[in-house]
Amino acid sequence: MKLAVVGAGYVGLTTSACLAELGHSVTCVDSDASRIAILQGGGVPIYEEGLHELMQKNRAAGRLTFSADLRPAAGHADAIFLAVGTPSRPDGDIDLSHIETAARQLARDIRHDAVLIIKSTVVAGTARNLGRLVARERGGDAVSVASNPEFLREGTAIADFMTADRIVAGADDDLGADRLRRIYAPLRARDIPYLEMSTADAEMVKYAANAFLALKLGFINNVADLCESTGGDIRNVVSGIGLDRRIGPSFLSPGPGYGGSCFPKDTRAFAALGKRAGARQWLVERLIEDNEARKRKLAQRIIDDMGKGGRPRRVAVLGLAFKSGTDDVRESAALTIIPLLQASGAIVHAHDPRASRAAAEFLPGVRFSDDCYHACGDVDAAVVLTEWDEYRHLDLRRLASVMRGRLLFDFRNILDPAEVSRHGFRYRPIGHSTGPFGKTAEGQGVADIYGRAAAYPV
Ligand SMILES: NC(=O)c1ccc[n+]([C@@H]2O[C@H](COP(=O)([O-])OP(=O)(O)OC[C@H]3O[C@@H](n4cnc5c(N)ncnc54)[C@H](O)[C@@H]3O)[C@@H](O)[C@H]2O)c1
Ligand SMILES: O=c1ccn([C@@H]2O[C@H](COP(=O)(O)OP(=O)(O)O[C@H]3O[C@H](CO)[C@@H](O)[C@H](O)[C@H]3O)[C@@H](O)[C@H]2O)c(=O)[nH]1
Repeated sequence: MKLAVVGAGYVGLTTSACLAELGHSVTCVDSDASRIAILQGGGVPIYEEGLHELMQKNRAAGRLTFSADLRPAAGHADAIFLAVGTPSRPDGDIDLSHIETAARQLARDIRHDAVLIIKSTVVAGTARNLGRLVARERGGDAVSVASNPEFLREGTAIADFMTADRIVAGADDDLGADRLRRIYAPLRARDIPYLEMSTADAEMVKYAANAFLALKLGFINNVADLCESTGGDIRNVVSGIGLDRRIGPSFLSPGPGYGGSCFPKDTRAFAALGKRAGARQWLVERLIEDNEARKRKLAQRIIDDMGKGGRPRRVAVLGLAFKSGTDDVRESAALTIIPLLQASGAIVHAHDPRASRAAAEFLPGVRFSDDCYHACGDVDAAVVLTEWDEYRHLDLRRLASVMRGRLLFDFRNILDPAEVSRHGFRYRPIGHSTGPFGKTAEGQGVADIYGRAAAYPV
């Protein structure tokens, strides 16, 4: 089938490469000419494991091309996927302007028997509204608009697409439903669950899934705080609850608060939709506040633990991407925590194996380094913010030899507490007490309550 994909970002590029791999002929279009020039030259403007190879293979096979010209690509296609951004407006509601602009630009060129498929994350009702907008632009000639939300995660995008947990196919007419069935025939043949429903339900599935996952993270972060205050160890608690099949082990790693291009903006849009529709999503509204407050609270913990001295404190932040496996820094914890450290007077050094370039734009005054031990040179404290393998396997002896102080914050719980302590660090993980006694909210030692000491010496 001939397909066009509008938007050459994380989703558009993955979708294009994977649909080509399934045997379709795909043209990926972007209004950013410099992005298209990179792609036409054989490069990839983002970092995503395996994407470059998959794109090269399908380009060589003649199934994947790139263009900055939307209209001809749209005119030839049996289906056009919209994979442009849907950012937050300042009030938190969804900004549909990119989707609407793209739809307007190509409306008159869409073949009457083609289907416009929304891949971007949009609130319920968008496909139907877009159908009306496109029909208006075409002087009343309506085309089928379908919804096919994407569930891929950055870092594992290709595997998430090719071996998805499910494919959600939203259509309000037979043409849309049939076209989606044919596009995904190769994946349906591999027994990937294929769910057909209305466009509005498909749109809601996407938001409900992200909101639920984000709530799971917010919950475990709260429990981690409680473990810290009562002298417990969140890792034991996670093992204990994760084996309950109704809960499941995934999305239970406590951290510095979720970030990325999706959870923050999608929870905001979901909450805004609830307000507009008169069905307030109180849990999600509270989660959004908690998640932001968490980043600020962790920054304060670093500042407090470093204490004040005669000279400015130096701190190395290890990890700028919102998670490992990507160069994406959108709403990453680092972008909140680092400016707060700087505002307290600290000098911040930073390292990330992939994301320094993207982060530099948002972090003036930070001293970036290509080598994590160099970044930790002469610092009072080091803070692990992203769970890169490189940090999991830190050479602690070397780290101790280059740092001035011995404070090590592990906001991803990826280090071995015993090993860290053995090298003389004061270890500050998330959700397990590191002092001889955990601190209660009132500052009372938990040993007073439980009569036992926590496992990790100061
Ligand atoms: N990033 C993810 O992990 C992920 C996963 C699932 C769903 N989503 C959703 O997919 C959508 C896209 O996300 P992304 O991260 O790929 O965005 P992105 O910002 O990486 O890419 C969007 C691209 O669209 C292009 N674009 C914007 N307007 C255009 C127009 N009129 N014509 C042609 N190109 C245009 C931009 O130049 C940009 O390259 C969003 O709705 C997002 O919520 C993202
Ligand atoms: O146990 C966990 C899992 C994730 N996170 C954090 O949660 C955020 C989101 O992580 P993840 O879901 O892995 O990344 P995304 O690539 O943003 O993917 C989410 O958002 C996408 C866009 O909507 C969806 O397609 C995916 O299904 C959904 O997982 C990141 O800050 C992670 O560090 C944790 O702190 N602990």
